[in-house]
Amino acid sequence: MARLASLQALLFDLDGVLTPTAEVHMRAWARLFSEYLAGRGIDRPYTDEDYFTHIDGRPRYDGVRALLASRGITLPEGSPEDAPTLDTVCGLGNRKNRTFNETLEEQGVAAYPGSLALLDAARTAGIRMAVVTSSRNGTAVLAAAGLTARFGTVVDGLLAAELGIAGKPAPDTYLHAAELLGLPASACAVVEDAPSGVAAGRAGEFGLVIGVDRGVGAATLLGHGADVVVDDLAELIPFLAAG
Ligand SMILES: O=P(O)(O)OC[C@H]1O[C@@H](O)[C@H](O)[C@@H](O)[C@@H]1O
Repeated sequence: MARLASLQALLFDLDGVLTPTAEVHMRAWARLFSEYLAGRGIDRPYTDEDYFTHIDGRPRYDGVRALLASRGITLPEGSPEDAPTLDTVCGLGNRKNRTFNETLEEQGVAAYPGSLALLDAARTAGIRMAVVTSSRNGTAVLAAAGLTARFGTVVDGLLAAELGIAGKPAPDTYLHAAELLGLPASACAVVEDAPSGVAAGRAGEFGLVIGVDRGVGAATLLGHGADVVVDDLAELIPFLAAG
């Protein structure tokens, strides 16, 4: 963790790192796949373990494809414009997205207090910051949490799709953010709650890969390549270099 003081930027995942929206995603996926698998008569029901292994942190349609593959199901890809009623990879992903957006609208979202404290301390210390999220809802979640003005650099699922950049666990979205900041990966820390996200940080040879355990377990995050695991981002504040 002492290495943190020598780094110039923090690259944050969003859902589950800055905002508690990983939980909202997780429940929306559970609803989609519990209903879908039961409807197809598949006797291995969807579990939280499926979420962490196949879906957590990955781009929307990659998650759908991976979960279906785990049950030996192949569906036509369709397109991102597919109606949520269609049984295509994109249709199923959009069905889950409808649930996600309904919950977001009903409940709103507030950033984790510890994450806000770290953002404040990092700003004071002159550390550059960016958000790197697989989510196509990244901008909406940042806005709903009142975080938009804090980040000049955001790489989200829409930008990655537009530029043809591979999603997590590939390191490419994080590497793109470092490039936008004009920094080498070795000068940046990646902050992630998902196994696929820490794997992306490790694959990109970032200066430090910080896991935050929001439920998957410290051992899993360490096993996927985290250098260190915390329970709350405020734990990082004492390790920032003085500004
Ligand atoms: O469907 P969206 O909003 O594009 O999100 C894709 C993924 O984004 C990630 O940030 C979440 O960890 C996943 O749970 C989610 O599935």
